[in-house]
Amino acid sequence: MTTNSVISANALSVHIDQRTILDNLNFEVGKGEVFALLGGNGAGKSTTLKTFLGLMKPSTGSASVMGLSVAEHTNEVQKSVAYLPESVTLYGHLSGLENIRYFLSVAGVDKSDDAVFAALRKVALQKGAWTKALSNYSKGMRQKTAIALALLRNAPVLFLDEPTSGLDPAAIDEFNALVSELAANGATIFMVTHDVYGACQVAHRIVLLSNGKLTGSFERVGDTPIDTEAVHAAFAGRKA
Ligand SMILES: Nc1ncnc2c1ncn2[C@@H]1O[C@H](COP(=O)(O)OP(=O)(O)OP(=O)(O)O)[C@@H](O)[C@H]1O
Repeated sequence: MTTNSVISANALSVHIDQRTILDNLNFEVGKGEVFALLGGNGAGKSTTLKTFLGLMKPSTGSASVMGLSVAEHTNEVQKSVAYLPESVTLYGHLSGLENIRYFLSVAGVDKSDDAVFAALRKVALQKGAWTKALSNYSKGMRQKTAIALALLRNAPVLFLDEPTSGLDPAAIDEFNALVSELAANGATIFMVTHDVYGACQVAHRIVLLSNGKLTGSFERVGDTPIDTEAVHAAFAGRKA
């Protein structure tokens, strides 16, 4: 592990019913990095995410977060990570504000109203929506609420599952800007996605996953986004 490595996979393999689902994954994600694991259907993205969230155990090797093996220190790791599932699991009958207050109390985090309002302003959720039932929110608005919650929990590590699927282009841009800002403020962000364009816009590093194996890696140089065409070509298995 390098000194600033926050997330690491070390010879991580998962076998289910004698099938190899993840095959000897090795990677490290540094503090403040936006890391995207890109793969097609059935590549093993969800399985990777589940092992980092402590919902599945590696068959061999390990998944670590902040230097702790997730399988051995599941509760401790779960306290320091925030997870945004593809469909945000907040309560539809409660408002954005009520959801945040409820989930903060479940997490044992005490925050003032001012802090909660500041987080909602930061994610740019329209003020008129704060007290409306979440069932009236768009997917983008639900994600903003979930990110505000993650901000208030001060989670240093965020795991995002297909964060831009179902968002319109303006919402994708807003979401990417927020993710970049969180990372610039020191959060470490791990996302799984099959969205080449979205990953190129926001990620510092993209790693390709295919049939449970890592097959390529692309790194951002300076402020220039990773080249979409090169990633797309590698993803599709051809030369750029
Ligand atoms: N509990 C399980 N039992 C058997 N096979 C499984 C199980 N979980 C996952 N798999 C298999 O492992 C492979 C990887 O699945 P995984 O859900 O991790 O892929 P994914 O990249 O997230 O795909 P998608 O983009 O379609 O969600 C698939 O072939 C899937 O059928």
